[in-house]
Amino acid sequence: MAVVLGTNQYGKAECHVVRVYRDTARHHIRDLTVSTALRGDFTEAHVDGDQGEVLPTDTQKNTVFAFASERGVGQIEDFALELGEHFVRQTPAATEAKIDVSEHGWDRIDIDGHGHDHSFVRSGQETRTTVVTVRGHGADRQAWVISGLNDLVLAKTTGSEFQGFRTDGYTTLAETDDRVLATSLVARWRYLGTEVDWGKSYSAVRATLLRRFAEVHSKALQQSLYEMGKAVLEQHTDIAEIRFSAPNKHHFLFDLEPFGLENPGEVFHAADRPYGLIDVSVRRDDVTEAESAWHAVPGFC
Ligand SMILES: O=c1[nH]c(=O)c2[nH]c(=O)[nH]c2[nH]1
Repeated sequence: MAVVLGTNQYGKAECHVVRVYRDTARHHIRDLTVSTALRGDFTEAHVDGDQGEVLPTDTQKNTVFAFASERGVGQIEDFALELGEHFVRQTPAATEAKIDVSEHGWDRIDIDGHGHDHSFVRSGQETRTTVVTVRGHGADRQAWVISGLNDLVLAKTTGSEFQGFRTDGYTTLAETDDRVLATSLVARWRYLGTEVDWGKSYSAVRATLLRRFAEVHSKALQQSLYEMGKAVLEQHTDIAEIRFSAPNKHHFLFDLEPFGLENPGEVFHAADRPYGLIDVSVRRDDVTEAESAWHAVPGFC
């Protein structure tokens, strides 16, 4: 039997960078969690222990903070593309760099209708994300950008059913034509190129997702997600595919009968766990797949 090294990558996970812009009295704040990873031929580092080709994860971390200072943050996709290309250039053994960025939003604290100059409040748990894979550098650079969002918490209080499902001896679930549908959505979409107005596209995709979630009369979370993805692909020709991971945040009608009370769909127990977990991907049938861009993407491994 021979033992061989399998797939590997290495980098610094979750560098939490806060960049404050304080050129004027009206400050701006950007709050990112950045993970870096290099892939390539690092056989000697593993098999012989020779670290001669390894750009330390500590250096990768320092680079993230230095770039935030020197270049600023801008759109997270551009920040990740620049970092990725830099790492591939600096590290001959690396064929690819993968940069994963999550952005945490901050709003200005409102004082009598005006946003305060330098005081902020975190804008909820939702984050904007990107995972960028860069292969080669300079004229040979290729890049894949998968942008998205995490923890977009959605609910609709009617317009959702779940019935006609398969049953067996263990089925207890009652059919329903009117239920609460709620999720904490993870969505990631892959762009066909890198010449994109990232911020504008992000806002438009997010708006489409919200609109379709609201408008579709849901027969199941699976169907809602498919319709949401379909609408994104129909409206955004520069997006090749979109993937969702969506917990079904169950809302069970609470039994108020013991107290002589009726419960016409008003009081629910929002169960924490277990939860259904629905993963759906929707893609154009005329684009090449890019599985390596999805490799080790959280939620879609
Ligand atoms: O939208 C749903 N999809 C399911 O697959 C499922 N399974 C279940 O028990 N409830 C639900 N709801």
